[in-house]
Amino acid sequence: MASGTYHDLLHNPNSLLSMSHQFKYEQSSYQRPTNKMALKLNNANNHNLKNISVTLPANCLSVITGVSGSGKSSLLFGEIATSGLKDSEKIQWLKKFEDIVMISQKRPSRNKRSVIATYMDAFDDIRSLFAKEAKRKNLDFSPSDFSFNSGNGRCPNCLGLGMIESNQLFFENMELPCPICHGNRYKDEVLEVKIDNHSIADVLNFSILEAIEFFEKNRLTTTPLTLLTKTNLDYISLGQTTDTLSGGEMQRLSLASVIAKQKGNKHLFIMDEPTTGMHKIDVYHFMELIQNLVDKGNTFFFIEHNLDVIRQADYIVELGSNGGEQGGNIVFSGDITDFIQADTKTSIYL
Ligand SMILES: Nc1ncnc2c1ncn2[C@@H]1O[C@H](COP(=O)(O)OP(=O)(O)OP(=O)(O)O)[C@@H](O)[C@H]1O
Repeated sequence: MASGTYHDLLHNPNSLLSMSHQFKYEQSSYQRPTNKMALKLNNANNHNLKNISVTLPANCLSVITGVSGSGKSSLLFGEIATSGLKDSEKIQWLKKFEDIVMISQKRPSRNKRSVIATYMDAFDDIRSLFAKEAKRKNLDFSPSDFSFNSGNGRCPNCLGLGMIESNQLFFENMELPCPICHGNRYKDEVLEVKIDNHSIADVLNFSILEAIEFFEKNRLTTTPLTLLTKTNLDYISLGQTTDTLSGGEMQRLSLASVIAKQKGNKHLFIMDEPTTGMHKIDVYHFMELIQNLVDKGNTFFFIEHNLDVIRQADYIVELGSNGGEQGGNIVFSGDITDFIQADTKTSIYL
């Protein structure tokens, strides 16, 4: 879109960098009240934590920040998430949450059969739509014939994977497109069933934006796909396998899937650096979604270094002052307005 020096890009209207500067893609905290507490934790001593006490507010976005190795994960995942919302000697839950939704950056298992459409529970609708179309044309196909994971419609050579592994004696195995279905995953007769001139393989190749258009035209529910646009995943395709996503993409996919399935708005979401790898403009849109969920009554605890996110949190806990044994202390804990005035390793950049 643009190339050149930093100065060139700032003055190039095609550059996202210039756009992000021009429109100042920055949100500030809505300054929600932080006096309603979610939990009180005492004597936290997991790993390097120095018997610290922390309170975190409910119905707010709280960010745990601090230098690498300062104890953020040990606190949020090791002490708070593992308590499973149960009171103990250490932790007292002051708000009744429906559940803890924990979303970390762990990579998904190497499951070649999980694709975006199956992960977001959108594939059943697609299969039923194609089965209906087949029936209209008096073809003997059921929804299961349009599955690439089982049934009779999938390619018998690659069993619906669309690729085969070639075993190399002295090298790592290589993945090659299946020579029978050419990567399409299905038997030819299944691919002959078309809707608006698109086979089911074409639909799996749609980007999320194209898929939303197709879904709307065919009156399928677009809610799960719309959530993918809100989590900045609209560029991926419906058929992309989840094992190929980056850690940040996988975390955003999990968030979208969880929101699509959740009922009610009394959830506690715990996320580990959710904006990793996102452009400033993507962060802007992602945070709109998060703020909206907080406004509805949900509570978010993030581990985060991104200043654009910290700036619009309601409550901050900074751990430090360094990593390892020299960390594990609370350097700051309080509202964002006070944090901006504070003199910590993070706040000085705000
Ligand atoms: N299972 C473990 N056993 C022993 N020490 C651990 C273990 N896990 C983490 N630590 C140590 O505890 C300290 C805090 O680690 P933690 O992962 O909580 O830091 P963090 O602030 O989340 O770091 P980062 O930002 O790099 O992810 C580090 O010194 C780390 O090496």
